[in-house]
Amino acid sequence: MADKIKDAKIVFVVGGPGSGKGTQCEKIVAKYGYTHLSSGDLLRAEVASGSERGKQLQAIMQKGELVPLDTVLDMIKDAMIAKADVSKGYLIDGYPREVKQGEEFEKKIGAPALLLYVDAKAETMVQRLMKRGETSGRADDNEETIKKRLDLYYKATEPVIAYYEKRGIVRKINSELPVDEVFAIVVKAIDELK
Ligand SMILES: Nc1nc2c(ncn2[C@@H]2O[C@H](COP(=O)(O)OP(=O)(O)OP(=O)(O)O)[C@@H](O)[C@H]2O)c(=O)[nH]1
Ligand SMILES: Nc1ccn([C@@H]2O[C@H](COP(=O)(O)OP(=O)(O)O)[C@@H](O)[C@H]2O)c(=O)n1
Ligand SMILES: [Mg+2]
Repeated sequence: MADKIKDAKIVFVVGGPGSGKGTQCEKIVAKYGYTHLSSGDLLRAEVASGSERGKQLQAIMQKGELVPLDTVLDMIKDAMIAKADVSKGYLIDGYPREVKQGEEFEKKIGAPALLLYVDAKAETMVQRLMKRGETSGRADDNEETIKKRLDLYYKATEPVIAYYEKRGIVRKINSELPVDEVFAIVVKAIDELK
């Protein structure tokens, strides 16, 4: 099973909260048929299941902190294996959140071929999340938690980008532009993979 995954293309999608990772991933799925795995969505599904583990996760996410590394990685790995027969590639959205998460992913699953760095200004991200919060029902789309998620992003996640830049696989995407213009840049980066 793990062998099958090794042959598939793995794309990390990294960017601040509300930068537009999920929006671009949806468009990539429509055009390229990749499998989209949002680590945040996987965690929210566990919370929604009402399990004991979900309750613990909910408390951490509501504070804007990171859940234990093994929890997220196991969820991603299981979801990848479930799609191994049909997947042309994987979009791993919102992961790695810290360099250690990237290292563990590579040990247990495989190396990414590309890292899409979805970049927007802090001000833009806050605005988008406050707007999304009006309808998203996400417990972490509130002013206080957004601030914590942003702080953690700059502290823990930005170093991830520097780490993969050394390998030459980072493509920076300016997500201040309208969605379709952002996607045009994304398409170029993905087409380079072929
Ligand atoms: N103007 C503009 N708005 C965008 C763009 N991308 C996303 N948005 C809006 O910004 C909000 C957040 O976008 P998401 O795609 O959910 O962001 P995300 O990076 O997945 O955020 P998290 O799930 O919090 O990690 C959404 O409500 C989108 O409508 C963009 O390229 N341009
Ligand atoms: N790899 C990950 C992904 C998400 N999470 C948790 O899940 C929350 C929501 O993740 P998300 O990717 O949907 O949203 P953003 O924080 O990027 O806006 C984060 O704030 C973390 O608490 C995590 O701990 N580790
Ligand atoms: Mg998202």
